[in-house]
Amino acid sequence: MRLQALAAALNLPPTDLPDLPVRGVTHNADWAGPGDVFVAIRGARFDGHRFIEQVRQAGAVAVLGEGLPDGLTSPLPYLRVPDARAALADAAAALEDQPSRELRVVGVTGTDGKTTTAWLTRHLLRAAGLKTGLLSTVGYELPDGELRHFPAHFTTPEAPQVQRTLRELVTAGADAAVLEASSHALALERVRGVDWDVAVWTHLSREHLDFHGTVEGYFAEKRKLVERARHAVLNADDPWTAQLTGLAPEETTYSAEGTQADWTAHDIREGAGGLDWRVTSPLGEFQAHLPMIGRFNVANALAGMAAAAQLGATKEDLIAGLAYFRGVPGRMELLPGDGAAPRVIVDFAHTPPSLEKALATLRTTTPGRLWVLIGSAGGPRDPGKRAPLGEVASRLADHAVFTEEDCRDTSLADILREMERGAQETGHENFTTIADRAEAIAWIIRQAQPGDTVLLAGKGPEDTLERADETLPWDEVAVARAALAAWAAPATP
Ligand SMILES: CC(=O)N[C@H]1[C@@H](OP(=O)(O)OP(=O)(O)OC[C@H]2O[C@@H](n3ccc(=O)[nH]c3=O)[C@H](O)[C@@H]2O)O[C@H](CO)[C@@H](O)[C@@H]1O[C@H](C)C(=O)N[C@@H](C)C(=O)N[C@H](CCC(=O)O)C(=O)O
Ligand SMILES: Nc1ncnc2c1ncn2[C@@H]1O[C@H](COP(=O)(O)OP(=O)(O)OP(=O)(O)O)[C@@H](O)[C@H]1O
Repeated sequence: MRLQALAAALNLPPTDLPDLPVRGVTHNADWAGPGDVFVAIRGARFDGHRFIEQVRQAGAVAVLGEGLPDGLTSPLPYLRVPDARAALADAAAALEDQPSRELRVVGVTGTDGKTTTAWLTRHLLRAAGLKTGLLSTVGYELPDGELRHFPAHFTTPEAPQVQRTLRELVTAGADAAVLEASSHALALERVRGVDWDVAVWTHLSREHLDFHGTVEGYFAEKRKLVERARHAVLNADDPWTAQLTGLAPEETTYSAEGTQADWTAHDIREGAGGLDWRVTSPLGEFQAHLPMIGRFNVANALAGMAAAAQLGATKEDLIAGLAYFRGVPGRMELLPGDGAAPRVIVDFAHTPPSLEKALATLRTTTPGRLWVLIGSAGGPRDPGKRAPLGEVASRLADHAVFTEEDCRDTSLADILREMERGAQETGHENFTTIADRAEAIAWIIRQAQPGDTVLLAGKGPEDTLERADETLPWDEVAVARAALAAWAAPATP
């Protein structure tokens, strides 16, 4: 694309700008390269205009911004726009030639449940034969199923990355894409220019008020997704839904709590192997089995089913798809098993409240003993949580194993001592300390018996284990699977 065409795509009046070829667009001066247009954003911390000289040296060809600060001149052609973040998104969509128009796009928003619902929806769409990509907190996935990561950790990255990923999906032959849309993304225009087919609403509760100011402000940002979609999938159990009804041209509702809705759940049973319930839906009544833990996942599954059905999934696709859903990597991920061995779960809970929640959830479906393996990271971040982690683990599990978790430059022995102190100070001695994580996993799984649950907490889907002098490649699920395969007649510690 050339600069004049880009200006026209942004509805800017014609100017006498040099008509240079444009390679890409970015808001980050460090990412600017030859042929790029740099969008100078006035952020909460920096004014992007101060990086114009840096991007010129990197080879950028023009700058877009809301106006040069007093006294600053631009050595590059400067295009004035009313809203820099909107211009960033519009330019990114134009440069990638509006990829979302070539895909069926499902957006998922809400305070909790976005990642799970997005993964479930992409899984059900694949079960229905649609080549589907995914953009979520855990990473992004092309239809080949390989999980990739953006350089910075985002639920929804900035518009150029969103649009580039959508173009990659089109190039890879995808039919559909599922995107998590955070409230920050909607407020900061990261998903402007995405053509939404379906908007899925999970639920809203107070969060991120530091950024949005009020819960109404938070809601107003999230509401944009519903306003922009052709079809809304709304949670009838969420009081905020009353204010969303009628915003999209079409809508479907769902309820896991007995509210009247198009998709409803009845006779919900929570067992060690997952959730079972009866579904009533526009596709008819059927029995569903989902190998996931946590009753709230019934609502996420109803939302995912309603969205997938909107894109053509049949009742049979949904029943079969739910039954072999593997969960979200590293989030209460249930390792396959048949009840003849202990149940093993990998979860990224690494704070005292999240560990507490995970153990409480697992306790309700554990007929035998509950085991937990947990470490605490080194470095300056939150050393104060080590003792509380030890306390929570020993209080809520029958037996805890304390082990390494990215100790980095902090003494592992000191970390483990702190965790032990947390347990002992509250009168608990039901723990074992094994410094080497792989050995600790092998040990804890060897001890457990059928009917027991083993929670491997803290690492989740992370792919490295950091020690003082080395960084190991890490795959907690693979280590646990190997230990389960070697599982033999158990012994009690
Ligand atoms: C609160 C928030 O979302 N802030 C975003 C906002 O930051 P900001 O307004 O402070 O921007 P800034 O740092 O002042 O920079 C202004 C401009 O100068 C540029 N700059 C700045 C410094 C520099 O050296 N070079 C440079 O080019 C920046 O790229 C930017 O374009 O704009 C930046 C770039 O446009 C974002 O990177 C930044 O996200 C920060 C890193 C962030 O942590 N965001 C989190 C809270 C977030 O978005 N989370 C949600 C999920 C939330 C949830 O549901 O849990 C998500 O979607 O991931
Ligand atoms: N439908 C739901 N209603 C209430 N709580 C939920 C729901 N789904 C998930 N949760 C809770 O929120 C936690 C995070 O779930 P999930 O990762 O799917 O949410 P998220 O909105 O994507 O959050 P994040 O962006 O932090 O990953 C779960 O472990 C569970 O405790």
